[in-house]
Amino acid sequence: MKFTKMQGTGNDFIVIDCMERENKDLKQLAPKLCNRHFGIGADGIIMILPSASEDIKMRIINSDGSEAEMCGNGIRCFAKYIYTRGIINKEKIRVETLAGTIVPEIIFKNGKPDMVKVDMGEPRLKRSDIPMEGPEGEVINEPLYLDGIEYRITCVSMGNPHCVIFIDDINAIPIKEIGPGIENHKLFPQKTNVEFIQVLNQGEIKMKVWERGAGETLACGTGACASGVASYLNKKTGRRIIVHLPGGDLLVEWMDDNHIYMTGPAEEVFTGEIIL
Ligand SMILES: N[C@@H](CCC[C@H](N)C(=O)O)C(=O)O
Repeated sequence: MKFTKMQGTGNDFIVIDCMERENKDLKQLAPKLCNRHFGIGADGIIMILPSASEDIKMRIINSDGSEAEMCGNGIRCFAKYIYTRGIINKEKIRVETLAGTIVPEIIFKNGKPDMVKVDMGEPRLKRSDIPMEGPEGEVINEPLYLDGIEYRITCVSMGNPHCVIFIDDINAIPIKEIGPGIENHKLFPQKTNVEFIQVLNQGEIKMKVWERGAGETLACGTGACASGVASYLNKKTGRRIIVHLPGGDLLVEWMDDNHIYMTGPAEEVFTGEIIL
């Protein structure tokens, strides 16, 4: 099977062109292909598929084989791949995902495709949209208990679930200990991604992420968008912020049309062929 390895802010993906033929076994194969010692190594698999309703369709499979509704870093890689390969000859592409239609746009630098800006759609805040157990309403700065410790959480769906926690020092957080407990907490029937945020000022935050189905990664695009929403709703920042992640920076803007726009890099790393 031919593949291309790509990364966006260090969140890395195996991109597979399924325009001609869909490989039905990719969910089952994901743990092996994504394994960093025995496989290609990646946080997930991005599948490129034809769409009946939009320009093209993307599916994202986490490294554990579970399928997610959306992937922010992944859709930038997806857009760059299909534009540079001439699969779709448009700079603004309408992409069908399980989270609805998402619209990435290629940004040019010196005449060459460079960053990708993505219209990520509207954030969803209703408890049932996250989804989360409990009475209807928004979850902004509410308590969550894990191993007798209280965490204050703000929850946002960017098509996929996010639980944002503000902390004073991002380097002091034992993410591998707390992350799995919150990801699998009974409040989240479909599990959740978990973002830890240190606010630097009105326009900048630092973020570390524990991803549902992938563990700690260097960045999460939907997580950065959810964290931008959570930071504004908790009156910690404005609506336009730079999110500093271990793998690089993303620009997140919550505009007047209530849509979130995310801008960041997407790079091809190598291509190859793997015998299945
Ligand atoms: N890294 C991604 C999100 C991938 C899916 C996530 N792990 C989930 O299960 O929801 C991003 O950049 O958004």
